[in-house]
Amino acid sequence: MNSDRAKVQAELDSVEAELKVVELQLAELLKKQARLTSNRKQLLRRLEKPCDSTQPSGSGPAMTKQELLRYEKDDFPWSTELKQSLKDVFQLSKFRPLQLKAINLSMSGKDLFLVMPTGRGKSLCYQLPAVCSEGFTLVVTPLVSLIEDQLMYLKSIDVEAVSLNASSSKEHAKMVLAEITDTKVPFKLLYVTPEKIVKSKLLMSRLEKAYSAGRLSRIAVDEVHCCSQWGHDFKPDYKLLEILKRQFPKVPLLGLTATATSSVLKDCQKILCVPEPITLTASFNRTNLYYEVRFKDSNSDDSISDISALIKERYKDQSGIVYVFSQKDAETVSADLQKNGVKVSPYHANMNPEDKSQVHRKWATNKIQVVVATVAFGMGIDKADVRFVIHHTISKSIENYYQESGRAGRDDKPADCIVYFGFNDIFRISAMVAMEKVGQQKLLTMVDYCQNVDRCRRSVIAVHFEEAWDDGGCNKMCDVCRHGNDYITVDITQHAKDVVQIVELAGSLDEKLTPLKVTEAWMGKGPAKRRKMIQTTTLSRLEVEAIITSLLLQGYLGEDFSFTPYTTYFYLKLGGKAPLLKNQAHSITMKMRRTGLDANTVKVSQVKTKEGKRSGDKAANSPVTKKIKKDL
Ligand SMILES: Nc1ncnc2c1ncn2[C@@H]1O[C@H](COP(=O)(O)OP(=O)(O)OP(=O)(O)O)[C@@H](O)[C@H]1O
Ligand SMILES: [Mg+2]
Ligand SMILES: [Zn+2]
Repeated sequence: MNSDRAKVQAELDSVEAELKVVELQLAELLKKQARLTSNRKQLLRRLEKPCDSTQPSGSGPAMTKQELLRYEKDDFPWSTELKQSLKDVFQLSKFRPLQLKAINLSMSGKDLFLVMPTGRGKSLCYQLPAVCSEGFTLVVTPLVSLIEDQLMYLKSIDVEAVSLNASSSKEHAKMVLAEITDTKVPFKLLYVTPEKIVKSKLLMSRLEKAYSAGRLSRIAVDEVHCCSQWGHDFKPDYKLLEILKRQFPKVPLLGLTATATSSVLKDCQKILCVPEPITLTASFNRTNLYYEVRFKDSNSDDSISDISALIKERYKDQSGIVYVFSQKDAETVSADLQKNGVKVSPYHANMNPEDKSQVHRKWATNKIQVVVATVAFGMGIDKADVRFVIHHTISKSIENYYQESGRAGRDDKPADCIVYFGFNDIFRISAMVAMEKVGQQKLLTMVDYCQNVDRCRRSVIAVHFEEAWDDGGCNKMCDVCRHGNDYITVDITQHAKDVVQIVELAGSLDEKLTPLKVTEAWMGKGPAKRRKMIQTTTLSRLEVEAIITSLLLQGYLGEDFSFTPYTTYFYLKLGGKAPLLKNQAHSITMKMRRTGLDANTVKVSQVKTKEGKRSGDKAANSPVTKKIKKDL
């Protein structure tokens, strides 16, 4: 009787385990269904409104594509003056894509959101209308340094502009506040930081007077994505800018950003109380930029000598930026590069303002070749001839990467964007973004961009920004396209089981393992007691790290944190999909670049399917390549 019960119990356990697997599969299928449905919707929409994906798209409530076309013309009452001022004041010969349309829409009094890649010339879209309109334009900008750059530029072309911000002197503020209500306002643009709008009642009351007198002609909110917590650069004061439309409902508002997904934009519209703006989105494809990912080997990180060689040889006498993770890294990487004979200076938020602007100036005037910077060297960096942006550490999201790397090649000439991808860096950043809403999710999109070997890097960026992508749009201007089909699909099911077993075992012993500990345990470096209970591997460190990263990306492993007042610790735990491994029929694959795979690796990794032919390109740079190749 008892043994009967035990048998039934065992069967019940097995059925329950199987049910759990089915539930997970169902959840997976539902996710897939949602993805496909949304994909189908997008494709249907494209069929209904055929448009060239590389062309800017426009959308708006009461405006059809046909009507929008009208704004690309130059027969408006203001057109002659626009053309004249473009040449005489801004000393530019022609508009870049989307500028004229945006300017005409704004001149017609429409609320507008303009999404245009970094460095494409968004500022002109409010500066030129400001010059060609009565009254003045209010420009909200997040940083004082950005305001200073703009004022300097406008002064150089004789456009009157003033600013109010935390560093304005009392006398200056008094003068500007008085001028706002002058019947003949002596400036065309008033730059303010959002906290001024939110905190200065006096400024608001002056603006209201100017508004009633019809002299507040336009409002521009630069870096508008800062409104949304879903964006990559949320700034709390931006969230309170609803006051602008509430107090000045008749003034056209222009929101500008280089990076915003449609959901971030929707959020911004809601926050700013702009119910039905027209949205113009320029293509994200920067055709002159070459994108490449190189792998950092945790065993022998020679990224510094690699970067030094690049700068001294390939980029000899050319200007560039090396982005690093932390202030400390800025100092050490800068010192290391200097030792290797490269003219560099560090730049980070903790430096005093004079030192920062000195570095910026020296770099802008080519007295130093490279700035080794944290993200503090960011908004407003507008040097046209930056030939390379190298990331010594990955960015915390694709948005950040796009923006940071986008500082290269603003003059439309070829430039390189290279990122060094290291396993340990994932977790350094992970710990940093642990408190951010969707921080982890965004980081994984960046990791996916780096780990990817089979999709054009441009297509990954385009898909991220919800832009329809045409595969011919890269022209071999990324390392993946250059390598062609030089990758293989590897079955990693058994590896996944081994790794999951290590994490599971730790869990049952109430132990938490850092990614480094999991790596070492799997490579047989842990305590002897554990070694006996797990399946260790002979794969190389780089392969082990690539597989663990892939398991993290695919949801077989997950992330866990613990916080102390001083630091955040990062551990690996079982991911939501780990139970699927109990199903014998379940298999997991990952794609790896083939060049550099040695015979042994292929055997151990159980190649399942082979795709494509060896391209013959020896400059491969693969997660399974033992050493980073010097692709000079
Ligand atoms: N029509 C044009 N022709 C040539 N150069 C232009 C044109 N419009 C703008 N520029 C130049 O492009 C550079 C970048 O412009 P701007 O600073 O407005 O970029 P942005 O889109 O605001 O970028 P970010 O997102 O980094 O702020 C400037 O040096 C500007 O003078
Ligand atoms: Mg700008
Ligand atoms: Zn490509």
